Amino acid sequence: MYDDMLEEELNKIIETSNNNILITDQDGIILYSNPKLWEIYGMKSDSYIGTSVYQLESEGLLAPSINAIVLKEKKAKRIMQETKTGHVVMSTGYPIFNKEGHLVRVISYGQDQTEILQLQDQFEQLQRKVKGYQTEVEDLREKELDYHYLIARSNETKHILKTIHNVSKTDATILLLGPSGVGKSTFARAVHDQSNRKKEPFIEVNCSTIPESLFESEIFGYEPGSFTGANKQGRQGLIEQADSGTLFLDEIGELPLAMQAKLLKVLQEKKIKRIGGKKENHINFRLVAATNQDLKEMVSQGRFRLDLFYRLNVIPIQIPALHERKEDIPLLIQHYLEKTNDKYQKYKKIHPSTYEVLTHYHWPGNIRELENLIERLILTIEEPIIFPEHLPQSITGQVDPPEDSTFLAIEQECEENFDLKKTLENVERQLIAKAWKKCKTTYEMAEHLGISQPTVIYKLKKYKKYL
Ligand SMILES: Nc1ncnc2c1ncn2[C@@H]1O[C@H](COP(=O)(O)OP(=O)(O)OP(=O)(O)O)[C@@H](O)[C@H]1O
Repeated sequence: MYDDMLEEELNKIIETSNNNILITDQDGIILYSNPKLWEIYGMKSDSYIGTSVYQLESEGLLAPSINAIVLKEKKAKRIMQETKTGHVVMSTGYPIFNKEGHLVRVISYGQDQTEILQLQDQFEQLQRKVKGYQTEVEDLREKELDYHYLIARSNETKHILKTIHNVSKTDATILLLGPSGVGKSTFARAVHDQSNRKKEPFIEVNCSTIPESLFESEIFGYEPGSFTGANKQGRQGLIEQADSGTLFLDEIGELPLAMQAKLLKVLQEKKIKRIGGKKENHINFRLVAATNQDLKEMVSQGRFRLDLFYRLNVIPIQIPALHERKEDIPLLIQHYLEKTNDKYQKYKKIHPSTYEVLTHYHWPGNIRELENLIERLILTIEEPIIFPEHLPQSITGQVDPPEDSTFLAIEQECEENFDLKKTLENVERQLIAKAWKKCKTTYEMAEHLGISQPTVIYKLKKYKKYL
């Protein structure tokens, strides 16, 4: 009675199991199979009881039969099968031996893997898509780097960006040369951002701001207790912090001579020893250096080591002063106008004639000076449009009027304005203002401008507030 119940329960479990089950005897004759097997293998019903698995194999219903394999090899086996109905099944077969060691049964069960494989396939497709999107985002970021925050209208700046693009993926040392405020630090960052090290640290060291007494400990780091006043735990130096990334040594001309020798050793050996340390650690960084000094001249004066100069001067990039690449100026003005308006929630505009004056100013402080001036004008000028009259005397007094300034003004005016009357008035106003500055009398002005003296009087009245 108890055995009957147990058999019934076992039968129910096998019948309703989600695994397909097939039991054969020692000759491969089917003794039992469950509904899941019929479904997956495309069999009609349990009419296969008594049929041999070899026959089902020849009919292509079980191809191959795991029970037949186990019968042949007399040990447990696992195989993957694709059924007639398109299911992928992982089948496992176990041999059952009697007391005498004869194989009397083979029990096999299989798990339908179709859904899992489909999910795996979908997952892999998604992964490929995500990878594609990742590459796209990285490409966009790189484009953003090239064309967004770096303004480059002039051929000179475009050429610098191209050089940076070409060399940034290598590990070659770059030496950025040029006066203060031209963008050396900005270009150093661009080198790092476009290099294969972009996800690693970018460590910027301004050699002119670290006192000589602290230089060695800052740059090379120190071990615990190596000198009085040192941090108890010791400290990692800036070179070590740049490991795997980029070390940017700004104002390298300010590096004390003793430090120059030590830096040279690090560059040659690619190893670093902290102050008070015994061990030398391998270090892997890309060096970008910058200076506004004439290093060759410093070498001849004995203030800069020749061997270090050669080590640094692998790819020298000269960045011209802003007045040597005037085409960048209007775009830079526009860039900083938008940036500062956004920052302070202002809506100021700059009149084309102001653009013209600023384009022909000498900019001794280069882009940094331009950036500061725009911010100052936006914050201090109350009128909504900034005219040349609003510029400080230090600027208007240093503008060299170019030959083609009138044409430039007209060109600029036309780019901004399609209103013919207004454009003509603006250009007229600029010409009157110029003649007013240049000539001593209204008669002289009339002659200069090719109009009558009363017309000059009339125009002067009209544009009085701009003169
Ligand atoms: N091509 C450019 N487009 C937009 N802004 C720029 C560009 N080049 C430089 N700048 C901006 O100009 C300012 C000065 O640049 P940066 O500090 O890089 O100059 P620098 O040559 O390193 O100056 P210094 O020699 O004084 O350290 C920064 O605010 C920087 O963002």
